[in-house]
Amino acid sequence: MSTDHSSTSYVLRGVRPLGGEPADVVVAGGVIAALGAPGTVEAPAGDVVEVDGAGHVLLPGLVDLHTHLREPGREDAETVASGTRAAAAGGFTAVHAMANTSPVADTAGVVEQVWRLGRDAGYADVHPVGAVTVGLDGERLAELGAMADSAARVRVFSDDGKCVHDPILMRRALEYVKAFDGVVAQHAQEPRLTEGAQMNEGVVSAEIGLAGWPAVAEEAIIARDVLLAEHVGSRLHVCHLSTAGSVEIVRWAKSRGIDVTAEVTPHHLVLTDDLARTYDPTYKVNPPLRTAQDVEAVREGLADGTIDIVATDHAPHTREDKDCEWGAAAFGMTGLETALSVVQQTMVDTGRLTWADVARVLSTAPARIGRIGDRHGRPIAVGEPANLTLVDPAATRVVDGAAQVTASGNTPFAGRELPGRVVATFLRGRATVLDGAVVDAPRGAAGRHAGAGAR
Ligand SMILES: NC(=O)N[C@@H](CC(=O)O)C(=O)O
Ligand SMILES: [Zn+2]
Ligand SMILES: [Zn+2]
Repeated sequence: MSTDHSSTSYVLRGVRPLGGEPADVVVAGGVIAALGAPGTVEAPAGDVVEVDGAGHVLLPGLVDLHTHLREPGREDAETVASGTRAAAAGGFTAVHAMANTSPVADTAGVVEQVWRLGRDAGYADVHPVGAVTVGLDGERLAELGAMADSAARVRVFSDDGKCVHDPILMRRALEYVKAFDGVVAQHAQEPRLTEGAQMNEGVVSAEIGLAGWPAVAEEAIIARDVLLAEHVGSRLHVCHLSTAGSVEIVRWAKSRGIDVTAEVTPHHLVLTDDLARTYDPTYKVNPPLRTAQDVEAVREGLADGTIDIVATDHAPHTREDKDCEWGAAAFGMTGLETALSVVQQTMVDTGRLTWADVARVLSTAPARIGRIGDRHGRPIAVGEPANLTLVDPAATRVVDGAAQVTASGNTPFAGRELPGRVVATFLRGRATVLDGAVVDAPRGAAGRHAGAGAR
């Protein structure tokens, strides 16, 4: 195969767009150049790679609204390059990079830096999230307008890792972002109710003696914020919703016409607080793993559309920050490389979502919420940018933390068998993953290409 990937074309044979009828799809010149019944599509001239995709599902490239890339500041845990390589391996073509870096992404300068690093790495489009408050301190609004107007064109603002607790600041942020069609993504955690909290408050925390994080600490903030969003007529996004009560509140808010969207993480779709009994800090995460009833409620909420999207909350941490006693360990788990498999296992293989629904919750809807729907989460149709993910749903694998692409090993799925395998990922026609392996970008070339498309 040629090393000049930008001029390579691909013919995907017998793939099933959105899980539908088999088709041949030609990827050339950065776009979907042709699409038709198997055997009816001409291979383009020049350097062509044929991909046997029989039985494989073709999805629009996945879009993550909630990724921690750790750069700048914690490059020992992840960099923009290593995190976007992991994203590509997981089938993602765009990620929103959370603002809790060091320095915090609270200025036009920092968000532009992160955006450029993503463009130069060339594995996935990086859309920086801007901090709501300076330094995530919850005291003064950051320069939201300057970040929106920067080259990074920020539309999602979040103090994720911390809750925007002060209601007047939350109100002002919601009002401010209306000017550029932005959204405030809230990490819903009432701080006073969660002081010292280590895990979900419930039967298990009482039994094993770890300080509890009650469901109401999440639900009280979501209830307040949907009412604030209604009051000021703005758009609210709820990060990593995790309790049955939160699903009920969002369902109620939507029934009232409030402009709220919500995400659930893959881990909250399957793991429960029982895992804390292992005292293995891999399972320590914020918000904490909840109960089996909560897991059922978030699956139901995702199935009925109350929860709009799945977002990974990929939170890489170094060994030093995770391989210690539970109380001292950092909150967070990785997720980019397992998200699609967990959604397949919990939602598709159980009959609760179709592959077309998966395209919605992992691509179209997050692209719309992040206001990148002109480039990502597009229909699979001729002329559309070739941001695509090809998945083999019949494959299974046992997750090996050490074999993951992310620079950090804190996956909660290590040793578990998961269905589905990302066979190929295309970013504007360049294969970032082929035959299940990451294809490294020719440095610079991919960057220029990505930059042109990303503006
Ligand atoms: N989810 C986590 O447990 N940790 C996140 C912060 C966050 O998403 O709140 C992190 O930055 O490590
Ligand atoms: Zn958070
Ligand atoms: Zn997060």
